[in-house]
Amino acid sequence: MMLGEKVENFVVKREDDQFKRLNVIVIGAGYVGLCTGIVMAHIGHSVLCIDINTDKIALLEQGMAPIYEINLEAMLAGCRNNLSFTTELPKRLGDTDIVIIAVGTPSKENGDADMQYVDQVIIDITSKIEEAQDLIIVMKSTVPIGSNQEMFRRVNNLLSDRGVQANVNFVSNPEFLREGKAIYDSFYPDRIVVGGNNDSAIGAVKNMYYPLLNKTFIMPQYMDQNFESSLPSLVVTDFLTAEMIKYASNAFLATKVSFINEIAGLCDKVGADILDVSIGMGLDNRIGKGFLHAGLGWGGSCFPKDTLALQSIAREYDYEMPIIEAARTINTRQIIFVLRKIQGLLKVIRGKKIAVLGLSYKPGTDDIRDSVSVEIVKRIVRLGGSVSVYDPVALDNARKELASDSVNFCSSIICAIESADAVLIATEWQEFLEVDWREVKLKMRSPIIIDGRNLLHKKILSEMGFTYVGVGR
Ligand SMILES: NC(=O)c1ccc[n+]([C@@H]2O[C@H](COP(=O)([O-])OP(=O)(O)OC[C@H]3O[C@@H](n4cnc5c(N)ncnc54)[C@H](O)[C@@H]3O)[C@@H](O)[C@H]2O)c1
Ligand SMILES: O=c1ccn([C@@H]2O[C@H](COP(=O)(O)OP(=O)(O)O[C@H]3O[C@H](CO)[C@@H](O)[C@H](O)[C@H]3O)[C@@H](O)[C@H]2O)c(=O)[nH]1
Repeated sequence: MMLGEKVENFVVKREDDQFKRLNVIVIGAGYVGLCTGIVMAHIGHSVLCIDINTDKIALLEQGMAPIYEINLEAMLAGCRNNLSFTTELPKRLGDTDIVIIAVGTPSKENGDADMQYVDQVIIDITSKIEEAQDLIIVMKSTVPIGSNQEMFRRVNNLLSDRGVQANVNFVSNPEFLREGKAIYDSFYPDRIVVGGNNDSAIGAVKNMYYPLLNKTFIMPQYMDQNFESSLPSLVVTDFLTAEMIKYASNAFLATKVSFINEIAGLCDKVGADILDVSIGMGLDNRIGKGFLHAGLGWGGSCFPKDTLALQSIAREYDYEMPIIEAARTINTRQIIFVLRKIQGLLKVIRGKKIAVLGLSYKPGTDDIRDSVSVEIVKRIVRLGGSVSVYDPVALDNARKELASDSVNFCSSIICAIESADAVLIATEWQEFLEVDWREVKLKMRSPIIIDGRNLLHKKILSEMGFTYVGVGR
C-alpha cells in the first residue's frame, strides 16, 4: 500500500488501469458465491464456481438456480461461456489468479461466527498451492475481526510446513448485497471495500472489479435499464477495518429498523401513524428514507447472526455495546408484540386457526433463515393454535422447519385464509396487496387482519368491515 493511502481511505477513487481478464475460482455457490460468480463471469472473467453441495451443482450445471433470486437464471444462461461448476477444487491451482471464499459463517450456540466452513476451505486451498505460485485469496464471507490476518498467517505456516514457497496474499472484500436484489446489487454496489496489506494484491482485486468500478460492462436487455446508479465508491483499507465496516454496516441498519419499531410501539400508544412519521423523518437527508419501515422486525441470514457476532467480539474485550443489545431486544419484542395483538383480538389462541401469509424473512427471497414469520408460526402452535401458511416461493424451504400437525401448508392465499379466525401478514409480498380482500373476508371465520408489515391500506380494509391492526398505526 502506498504511503499516505490510509489517510485517503474513504476517498472515492477511479482506476484507469487496463482491465485484465482473470481466472477466478469462487468457493461456495450460495446467495453470495453464486451471484458473485455470475457477475464476475458476465464482466469477462473465467470463473469456476465450487460447492460441496452436489444437488446445488447438479442444478446449476443444468442452468437451474438452486435459490429464488430475481434474474438469476437468465443471468446464468447469459454467461455460461465464462462460468462452470464443480464440487471439488481442481488438482492444481496453477492457472488461478484469485480464489474468492463465499461459504457460510452461521452463528454458533454462543453467538460466535462459526468458522468451520472457512477453515476447511483454507486447508483445501492451501493443499493445492504449488511452488512459486502467485495466488490471491479474497474473503467475501463475513468473518470476525482479525480473521483475515490470522488466516493469512495460517496459510503461510501451512505452506512452510509443506516446504512450498509461494506468493499468497489475502484481501478482505466484504459483501453488501441484499437478497431479493442480489444480482442488481452485485452489478451496482454502492461501494467496494478492499482491505489488505499488499499493494499488488489490492491492485489485482481492483482490476477484478474494473468493469463495475467504471461501468464499462454492458447490461443484458432483460435487466432493468432505467437505473440511475452512480459509479461505486472504492474503499481501500486494512484487514481489520474492512472486516469492521461489514459488521458495523449491518449493525447500523438493524439498529435503524429497531429504532423505528421502538417509535412504532409508542405511536400505537399515543395514536400517531408510523407511516407518516417514517416519511416525515426520512425526508431529512441526514436521516435518509431507507430502513424506516416498521413491522415485525428483522430476520434473515445476516442481521441476527452478525449483530450476535459483533457482541461476541466485544465480549472478548469486556466492552459493552448497549445500542446493539437494545436493537436485538427490541427486535425480539416485536414477536411478543404481535402475539399480544393476536391474543387481544382472539382472547385465546388455543383452538383458533390463524392464516400466516409470508414465510421468507423478507419479500423477493425463498430464504427462511431466522425468519420472524417462521418463529411466530412456531409460537402460535406452542400456544395451541393451528396455522395455515402460504408463501409464493418459500413454502418448500419451510416444510421441514415447520413440520407439525398444527401447520397446514397452502398453495394459495385463498386456501390459507379459508375459515381462519385471523390473518397475519408476516412478509410484505406484493401478491398480498393485490388479492381481492372482499373475497378473503367472505371466506374467513372472522374478518381480522394483523398487518405485521404495514403493507395494506388500513382505511380501505376497515371500510370493507375488517378489524385491521398494523404496527404503530
Ligand atoms: N446472504 C446474504 O445476503 C449475504 C450478504 C452479504 C454477505 N453474506 C455473507 O456471505 C457468506 C455466505 O453467505 P450465503 O448466504 O451466500 O451462504 P449460503 O449458505 O447461501 O451458501 C454457502 C455455500 O457454501 C457451501 N460450502 C460450505 N462449505 C464448503 C466447502 N468446503 N467448499 C465449497 N462449498 C462449501 C455450502 O454448501 C453453501 O452452498 C456468509 O459469511 C454471509 O454472512 C451473505
Ligand atoms: O425498513 C426496513 C428494512 C428492513 N427490514 C427487515 O430487515 C431485514 C433485513 O433486510 P435487508 O437488509 O433488506 O435484507 P438482507 O438481504 O438481509 O441484507 C442485509 O444483510 C446482508 C447480509 O450481510 C447485507 O449484505 C445487506 O447489505 C443488508 O442490507 C428483513 O427481515 C427486513 O424485513 C425492516 O423490517 N424494515
